[in-house]
Amino acid sequence: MAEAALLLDDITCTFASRDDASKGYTAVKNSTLAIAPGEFVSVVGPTGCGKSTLLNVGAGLLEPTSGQVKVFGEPLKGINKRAGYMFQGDALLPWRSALDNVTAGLEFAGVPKDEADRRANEWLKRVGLGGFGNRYPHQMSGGMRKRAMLAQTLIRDPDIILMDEPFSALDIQTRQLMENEVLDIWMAQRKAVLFITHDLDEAIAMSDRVIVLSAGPATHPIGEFEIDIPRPRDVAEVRNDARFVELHKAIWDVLREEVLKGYAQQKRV
Ligand SMILES: Nc1ncnc2c1ncn2[C@@H]1O[C@H](COP(=O)(O)OP(=O)(O)OP(=O)(O)O)[C@@H](O)[C@H]1O
Repeated sequence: MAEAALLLDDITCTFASRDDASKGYTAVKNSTLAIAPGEFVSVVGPTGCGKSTLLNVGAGLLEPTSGQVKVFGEPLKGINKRAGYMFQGDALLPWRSALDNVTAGLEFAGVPKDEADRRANEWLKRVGLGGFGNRYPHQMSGGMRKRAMLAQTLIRDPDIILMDEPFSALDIQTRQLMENEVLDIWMAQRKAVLFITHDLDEAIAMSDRVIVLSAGPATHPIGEFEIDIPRPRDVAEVRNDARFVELHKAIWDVLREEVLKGYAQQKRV
């Protein structure tokens, strides 16, 4: 692979154990994961296995216990400034309008208000919120809030986009609309994407490559699948594609056992 946009190299993350601080819990162990510039990679794995931990390491929000992160070949120190993040929960500031939420990152970066507003209005249009810039988060539906968050993430034009189950709270129709919108934007801009999801269908429909993680502790990649389905794809229609069905079966064969292990572990906790 040419130089990776994001390389997680031999990452191990050990957290202090809740019950016994001297013991520690190794959530992720010796995990290596590389995303090429312009590549869309999804990571799937059982609940609690360490997906968010890996994403936080890539974002520079969590320092690994061992291993190294490289961003376009440069060792990462502190926050990953070339990445934009979109997390599961609501990240909008309730006291700011949609427009002012979208401009927030630019304002912190010192972009003049006029310029920030102009760019935010363009992004609001691109995500289907043209004309809704003056709405406050409580005046928007869950889908509208997600669109605003997407604009908020993309307006800074990050080279790497990190998404942690961004649409899991949405109903299936809104979710598919959002997924298609993300794919349209990604097709036009081709940024490196690391997409975390529980949903194997979503992972296959969106990605160039799907990486399967083992159940924890000591989570690591145990399978990697090229998604050789032509683009552009419609996330709803692609599910009927014969190759989609074949890939789904192959990945599920690897994932199934890990999901069962992960479930058994959660029941024990
Ligand atoms: N700061 C922390 N301190 C202690 N343990 C942690 C910390 N962060 C995560 N963990 C533990 O590490 C493991 C992996 O957590 P993580 O959130 O990365 O999993 P996940 O795969 O993203 O979960 P989910 O699928 O439920 O979103 C879990 O057992 C979690 O309890």
